[in-house]
Amino acid sequence: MTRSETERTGQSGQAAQGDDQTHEAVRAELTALRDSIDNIDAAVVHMLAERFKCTQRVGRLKADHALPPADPAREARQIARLRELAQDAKLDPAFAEKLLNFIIAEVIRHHEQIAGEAPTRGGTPPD
Ligand SMILES: O=C(O)C(=O)C[C@]1(C(=O)O)C=C[C@@H](O)C=C1
Repeated sequence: MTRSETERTGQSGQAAQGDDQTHEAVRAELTALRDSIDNIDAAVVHMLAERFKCTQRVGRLKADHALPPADPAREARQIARLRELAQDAKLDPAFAEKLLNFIIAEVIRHHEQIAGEAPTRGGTPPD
């Protein structure tokens, strides 16, 4: 540390070196945590993609058999189950409910879109 640096920071060379090491350790921990966050985000995207593959098939099935896009009773059961899982996992149940509702709203939008398309072979023909 130069004399002017010592004057500017008010620290001795030893203290400044200690700070450098702290900063390095903090940076390393931040990087490690961000690596894990990136892995988790990737897993979430893959899991959501799989879920939407299933719900697209459900949407096709419902449209082909003239079933309504939404099933509020099923949703109520899913929300109750997810809230319990969230509580056990120490995740805010209100957040879990909001997230599920957000996903389901998108699924219902897809179902409605599919219902507006032509039926697949073997489905219920239009009137
Ligand atoms: O289980 C169904 O019937 C679905 O259409 C799937 C799903 C979901 O995304 O979980 C979506 C809409 C319904 O209201 C309920 C559940």
